Amino acid sequence: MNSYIKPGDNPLLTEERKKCQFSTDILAAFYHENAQKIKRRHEIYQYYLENKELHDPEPTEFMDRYHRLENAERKVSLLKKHVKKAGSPLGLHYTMMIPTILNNADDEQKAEWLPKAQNLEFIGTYAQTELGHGTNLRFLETTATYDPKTQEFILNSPTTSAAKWWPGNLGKSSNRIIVVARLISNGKDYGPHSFFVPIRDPITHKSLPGVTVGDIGPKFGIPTVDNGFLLLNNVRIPRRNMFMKNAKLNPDGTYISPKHAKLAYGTMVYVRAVMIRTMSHMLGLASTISIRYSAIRKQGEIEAGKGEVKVLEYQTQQYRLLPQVARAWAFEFAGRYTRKLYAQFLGGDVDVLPALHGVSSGLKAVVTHQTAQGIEQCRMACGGHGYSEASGLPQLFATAVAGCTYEGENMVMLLQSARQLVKIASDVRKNQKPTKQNPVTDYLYKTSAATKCKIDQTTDPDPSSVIEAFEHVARRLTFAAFDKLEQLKQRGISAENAWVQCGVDLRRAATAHTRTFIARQFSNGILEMRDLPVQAVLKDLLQLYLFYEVLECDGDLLYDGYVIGQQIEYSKNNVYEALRRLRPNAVSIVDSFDFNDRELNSVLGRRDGNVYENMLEWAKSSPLNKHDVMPFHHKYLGKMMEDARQQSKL
Ligand SMILES: CC/C=C\C/C=C\C/C=C\C/C=C/C(=O)SCCNC(=O)CCNC(=O)[C@H](O)C(C)(C)COP(=O)(O)OP(=O)(O)OC[C@H]1O[C@@H](n2cnc3c(N)ncnc32)[C@H](O)[C@@H]1OP(=O)(O)O
Ligand SMILES: Cc1cc2nc3c(=O)[nH]c(=O)nc-3n(C[C@H](O)[C@H](O)[C@H](O)COP(=O)(O)OP(=O)(O)OC[C@H]3O[C@@H](n4cnc5c(N)ncnc54)[C@H](O)[C@@H]3O)c2cc1C
Repeated sequence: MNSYIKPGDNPLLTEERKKCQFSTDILAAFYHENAQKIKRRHEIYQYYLENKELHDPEPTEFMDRYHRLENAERKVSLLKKHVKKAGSPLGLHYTMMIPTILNNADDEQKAEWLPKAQNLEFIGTYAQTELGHGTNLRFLETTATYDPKTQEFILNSPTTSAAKWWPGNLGKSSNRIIVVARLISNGKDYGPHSFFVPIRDPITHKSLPGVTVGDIGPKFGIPTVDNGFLLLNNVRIPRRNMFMKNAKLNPDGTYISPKHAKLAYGTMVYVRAVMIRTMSHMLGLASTISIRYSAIRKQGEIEAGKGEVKVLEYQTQQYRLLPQVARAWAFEFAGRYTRKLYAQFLGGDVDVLPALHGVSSGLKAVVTHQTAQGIEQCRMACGGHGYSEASGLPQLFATAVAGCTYEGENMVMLLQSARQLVKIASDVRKNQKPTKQNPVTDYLYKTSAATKCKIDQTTDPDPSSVIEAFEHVARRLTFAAFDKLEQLKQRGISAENAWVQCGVDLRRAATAHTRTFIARQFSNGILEMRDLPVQAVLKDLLQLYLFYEVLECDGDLLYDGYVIGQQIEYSKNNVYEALRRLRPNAVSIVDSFDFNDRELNSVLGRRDGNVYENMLEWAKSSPLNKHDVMPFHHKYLGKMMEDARQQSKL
C-alpha cells in the first residue's frame, strides 16, 4: 500500500513502510488536490534527475552568496528552456509582479505587460517597503508627482528613509518593477498607488539614470535572494505606467477614485491568501525530514537488554512531531478556502474583499507563526544532526520565519483581523443581525450552543464538540476585548488610544478566532475523502490536531468553567490515543506529502533513509576539507603551539 518502497532503502524505513494501513497514492493525491498533479510532480522530478545541468555542482550550503546567486541564475535561465515556472531569482516576479498586473492593470496595460512578464522578457518585483516605513503604508515617503505638461510622473525618494528596502530580487535581478509611491496630482496627495517603473537597461542591465539600486546584504536566511534597496531621483515615467484598473488619473491630472479604498492592496491580499499553502508545504517538509530520520535513528533502550529503539518509539518524540503533520494538513484545508475566496474577488466580486482581508490576515499570522515554531521543534527533535545544515532544517526555518514579518508583520495582521471581530461584537451588542452571511464569523452572532463543553471520555470523539469549545473561547475573548474598549472610551480615552491599550486582548481574540476557522476547515475538508482507510488516517490526524489545540488553550477553556479539569484529562488521553494510532503509519503519512529529495534538500530526510553514509559524503564536500593542513595553520595556531613548546624547553 506504500508506493515509496524501493530496493536499496534503509531496512528500518522499509520496515516502517510495510506497516502502512492505507494507500499512500490516494492520500498524496488528496494533499496535492488530484492524482494528475502527483503524476506531473513525478514527471518533473524524473526530468530533473535526468538533466544534470539542472543540478547543483556542490551542496549549496558550502557556497558563498555570490556563487549561490550565480548558481541560481544559471539554473533559472536553464529552467526557462525546460519548464515555464522557475525558482529563486524569479520568486517575486511570479508571486507579486504577475499577480499585480492581473489584479491592478487595466485591460490595455494587461495586454502590454502580461505577455512580456509571462515570457520572461523582463524580471520584476514589488517595491513597497521603505527603510523608514513598512507597516504604515500611509506614511510611505516615495512620491510620484504628475506633470500634466509632459503627461509623466516624476518619481522621487525625498529622504534616506524613503529608500525602498527589502524587496526580493530588487538588488541585482529585476529590471522592471512595481514601485508603490504617493500619488500627487494638481497639488493634492492621494496616498499610495502602484507604478510600473523601468530601473535597468533591458540590454546592458545597467541601472538607469536617476536610479540607485543594490543588494541589502546578508540576512537571517534566504541567502540566494537579492533583497534590494532603491533610491529614485527625478525618474520620469509615462502617465500610463500608473496601474489603472481601480484608481485612474486623467491626462489633465484629475483623479478617479477606485470602487473600494483598499483595492490597491490587492497584491498583498493575494500573497497572504496563497502563502498559507506554502507554509503547509514547509511544515510538511520539516515533518518528513524529522519523522523519516526518527525512524532510522536508534538511541537508548526502553527495556534493558532488548536493544536500542528507534527514537520514534518515544511518546515525547511523537508528541513533538506528529502534531506538525496534523497542522500541515489543517493549513492545507484553510489555504484552499482563502484561495477560493481570492478567485471570487479576482472574478470581479469586490464585496468579498473585507471578508477575504479579515480571514487572510489572521490566518497568515497564525499559520506562519505555528509553521516556524513547528519547524524548530522538528529541528530540535533531530538532536545534534538537526543543527547541521545537512538536515536542511536551519535554512527551512530561516525561510519560513520570514513569513512572520513579510506581507504584514504578524501582530499587525492579527490586529487587522481583530477590527472585523470588534465590529461584529458592536453589532451583537446592538442586537443587529449580520447584513450578509459569512461562514467564518457568523458563529459570533450566536450564543454558546451549550453552556458546558461536551468533551467526554470517548476515544472517538465528535469534532463538533471541540469546535464549539473553540467558538466559545473566541466569542468570550472577542466580547471581553470589545467591552474593555468601550469602558476605556467611556472613561474619556480616545478610540485610537483605547485600541492600543487593548492590543494584547485583541490579539488573543484574533488568534482564538483563527484557531476556530482552521479547525472547522480541517473538519469539513476531510469529509470529501471517500476511501475508508485514508479517511481513518485523516480522522486520527484531525483528532490529534483538535485535542492538541485544546491543550494549547486549556487556560482559556478553564477560565470561565466551560470545561472542567477532568475534560482536560480526557483531551490529553485523546491526544495520546491519536499518537498511538498514528505511530504505525507515521512514515507512510509523511511519504504521502510526496516531497522528493530535491525539494527536501536534506541528508536526514532522504527517501531511501541511507543517512549516515551520506552525512559523511556531505561533510567531505566542505571546502575546509580540500586541505589536510589549512594554509594559514603554521602562521597562527601552529606557531602558537610551536612557541609554547619552545618556551617549555627553556
Ligand atoms: C506563493 C507565495 C508564497 C510565498 C511567498 C514567497 C515569496 C515572497 C516573499 C516575500 C514577499 C514579501 C513581500 C512583501 O512583504 S510586500 C510588502 C508587504 N507589506 C505589508 O503587508 C504592509 C502591511 N500594512 C498594511 O497592509 C496596511 O498598512 C495596514 C492594513 C496595516 C493598515 O492600512 P491602512 O492604514 O490603510 O488601513 P486602516 O486604517 O488600518 O484600515 C482601514 C480599513 O481598511 C481595511 N483594510 C486594510 N487593509 C485592507 C486590505 N488589504 N483589504 C481590504 N481592507 C483592508 C481595514 O480592515 C479597515 O477596515 P474597517 O475596519 O472596515 O475600517
Ligand atoms: C525576507 C523579507 C522579504 C521581504 N520582501 C519584501 C518585498 O518583496 N517587497 C516589499 O515591499 N517589502 C518586503 N519586505 C518587507 C516587509 O513587508 C516588511 O518588513 C513588513 O511589512 C514589516 O514592516 P516593517 O519592517 O516596517 O516593521 P515595523 O512595522 O517597523 O514593525 C516593528 C514592530 O512594530 C510593531 N508595530 C508596527 N506597527 C504597529 C501597529 N500599528 N500596532 C502594533 N504594533 C505595531 C510590529 O508588530 C513589530 O513588532 C520583506 C521583508 C522580509 C523580512
